[in-house]
Amino acid sequence: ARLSAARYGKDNVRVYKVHKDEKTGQQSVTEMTVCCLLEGQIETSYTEADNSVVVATDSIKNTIYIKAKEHPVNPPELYASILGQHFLDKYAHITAAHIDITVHRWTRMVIDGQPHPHSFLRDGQETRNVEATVTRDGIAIKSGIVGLQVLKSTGSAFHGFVRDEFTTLKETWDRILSTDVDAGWTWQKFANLAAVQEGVERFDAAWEAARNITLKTFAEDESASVQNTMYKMCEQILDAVPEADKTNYSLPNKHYFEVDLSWHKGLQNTGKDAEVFAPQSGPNGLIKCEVSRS
Ligand SMILES: O=c1[nH]c(=O)c2nn[nH]c2[nH]1
Repeated sequence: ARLSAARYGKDNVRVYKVHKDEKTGQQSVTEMTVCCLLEGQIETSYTEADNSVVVATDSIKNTIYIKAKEHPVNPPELYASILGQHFLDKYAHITAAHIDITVHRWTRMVIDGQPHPHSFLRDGQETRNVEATVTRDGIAIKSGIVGLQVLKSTGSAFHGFVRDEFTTLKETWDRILSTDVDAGWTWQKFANLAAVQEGVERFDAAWEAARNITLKTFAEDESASVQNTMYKMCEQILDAVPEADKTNYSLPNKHYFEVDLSWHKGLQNTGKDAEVFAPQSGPNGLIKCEVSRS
C-alpha cells in the first residue's frame, strides 16, 4: 500500500472580529468559520509515525486567530490568501494550503430609520463562501453564495418534457418555484498574494453583482425550468465579473404540492384554484450547471 493523497489541519474554527472606527464611533463585525488544511512532504507522519513534519492542528488554529488579528478579515478572499501564504512561507515542506471560509451574516440594524452603530441581526442563514488553494505556483480562488433561500409564488412553468410510460408529472404553466441558492464563481488563477491584493475591491463587487443578478433573474425570469433560469444567471455573472473563468450553480427544486380538498364539501383547491399547498421536505429536484467563457 502507498499514501496516494493526504491533507490535514483544523476545521470549524470560528472567528469573530470587530472594527471600531474611532472617528465615527461606528463598529463593524465579521463572523466566519474557517477550515485550513495543509498538504506537502508529510507522508512520513502517516506512514512512519514521524511527527517531526507535523505542524500541529492546534498551531494551525492559533495561526488563524493571529492572522485575523494582524490582517484584514475582509474581503474573505484576501484573508484566505494571506493565511494560506503564511504556511508556504513559514514551512518549506508544505506545498499547498487549502482554506475554506464561510462568512455568516451580521446585517447592521436600522433603528428609527438610522443605521445602528453597533447592533446587527442574522437576516438569514445565507453565507458568503471562499475556497482558496495557495501553492508555490499561485493562488486559486473560488467565491460563492450558499443557502440563499428564495421562493416565487408564480412566474415559473415546466412543460414539454419527456412523456412516456414512466411519466406521471402533470405539465404546468404556473407553479411555485423555491430553491436554496448555491452559486460559485472561479477566478483566473492569481500569480501570487500581490496579485490578489492588487484590485482587491473586485471581490466585494463580484459578490454584490452575483447576489443581485441571482435575485433579479430569479424574480423577473418567466422561468421555463430551473435549468434555463440558472443558465441566464451564469451568463450575466460572467459578463459582470471579467476576471472569473467560470461560474456554477447547484439548485434544489423544493416542491410545493397541491392539496385536493374536493372531497370536503367540493372545496376547489387545485389548478387555478390552488391556494393551500403542502411544502415538501423531500424528495427534491437537484439541478447543477457550470458555465465557462466560450
Ligand atoms: O425545473 C424543473 N426541471 C426539471 O428538470 C424538472 N423535473 N421535474 N420538475 C422539474 N422542474
